[in-house]
Amino acid sequence: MSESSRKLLIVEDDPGLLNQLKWCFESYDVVTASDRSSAIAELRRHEPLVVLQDLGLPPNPDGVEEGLATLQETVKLSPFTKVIVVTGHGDQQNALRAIALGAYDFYQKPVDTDTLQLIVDRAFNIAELESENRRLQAVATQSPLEGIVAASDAMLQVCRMIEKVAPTNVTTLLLGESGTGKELLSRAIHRLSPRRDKRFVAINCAAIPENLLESELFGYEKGAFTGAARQTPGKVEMADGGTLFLDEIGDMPMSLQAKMLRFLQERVVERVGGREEIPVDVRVVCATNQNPVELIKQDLFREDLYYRVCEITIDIPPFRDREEGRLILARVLLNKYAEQQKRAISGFSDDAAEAIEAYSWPGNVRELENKVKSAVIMADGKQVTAADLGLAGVDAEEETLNLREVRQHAESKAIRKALMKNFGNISRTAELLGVTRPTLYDLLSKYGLSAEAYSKRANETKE
Ligand SMILES: Nc1ncnc2c1ncn2[C@@H]1O[C@H](COP(=O)(O)OP(=O)(O)OP(=O)(O)O)[C@@H](O)[C@H]1O
Repeated sequence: MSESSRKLLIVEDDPGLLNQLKWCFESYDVVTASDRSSAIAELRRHEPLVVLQDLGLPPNPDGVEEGLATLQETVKLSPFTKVIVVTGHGDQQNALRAIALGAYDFYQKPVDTDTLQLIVDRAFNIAELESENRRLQAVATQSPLEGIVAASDAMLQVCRMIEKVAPTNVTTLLLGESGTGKELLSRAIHRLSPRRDKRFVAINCAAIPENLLESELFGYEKGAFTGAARQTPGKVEMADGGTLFLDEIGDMPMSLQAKMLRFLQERVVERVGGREEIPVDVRVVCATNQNPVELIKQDLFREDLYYRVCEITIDIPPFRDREEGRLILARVLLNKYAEQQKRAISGFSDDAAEAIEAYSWPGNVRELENKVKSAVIMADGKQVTAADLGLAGVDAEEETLNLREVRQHAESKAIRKALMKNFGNISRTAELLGVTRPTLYDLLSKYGLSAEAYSKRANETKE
């Protein structure tokens, strides 16, 4: 954040000192107050991230009680604001009282502006970092699609579709590369459905040997085959009332596809070795990382089954196509694993952020998650570097030397970054980019970007 947009409240009753401080912080957006009531009024009005406050305030500027009362009220009203108290020379005791009451730091008179500037700067850096963390935390935890970060337009669309299909019973097919979040989204469908109190049963059709898959899915009767010691219900029955997630449906053996089709049409199962038809009420969600149309062409997937499972198809974009959301997701994961590992890591270094933007992520979000997880353990410093992520020296995607394309790519990337930094605020984004608002609007339409999507990230998705 630039200094000019950093709001600083200075509470000082000595006009001479107040002027000196205003001059010292002239590059900031300074508001001032000279007593408790005006300080609280300014705090409410401007919500500054940092307050610089004298402890000696009227009506008794030689005492500290009014200053401490102002501090307490500030902390209560705005707990995330960093208050730096200014005390009289050698007044260590009251400085410590102020810290105990919630002040972020203290500074003793006479005022040395260079040192004070450093303290104030540091307070802003920390307050901004904390505020960014809170925002990401909110993004990560408050969405109806809990735990799913949808920071790109494409993922927002996916989440909206999930919210729409979840309450229905339609069979849903999730298409996307490995690691794009298909299982995560299928769980969200279940969680947002009226079936949420019943079971979510997942089965990976590619992970179970063909000869076992049928009994795994449909169950078996006692004595149906060697080793079938007792009657056992299958996954489909176990999901009764709830949701059945058929992962990698494209790998379901042809021999089983007919039985699956029958189940989807009739909603009854017959256990292996059994004759009884058992009615089952399940909502089916399927996923595959293969192209079902290609599978049908190659006679590996039944067309009639395909039309049964794709009543609604949701395409999940690969992570490399979610450019504007990469860093947000990376930061959410970083916060999560830093907290899990109890490591005080504040973010990514510039080279790490650049590498995250440049890398093509063939393993999608899973790859990002794994890299961030291990980087949190490996990082020596407070920031995760490209080397910690195993991305040092990683080349960006195929380089183009066409100057027009290079310019456009750089321009759209800068705009997306600026929008992200300013949560879609048009004026601040235009200011950061050094263009006028009308020019920014033109650029947004040129690159098909929507500022709203970035503000939604902060407000609406709250994932
Ligand atoms: N949008 C997201 N927000 C947060 N975490 C995500 C997101 N997408 C994926 N993940 C995480 O990435 C990992 C991989 O996701 P998931 O297992 O759902 O992918 P998948 O598409 O089902 O993969 P596969 O096809 O290999 O089974 C999981 O740990 C998941 O929590």
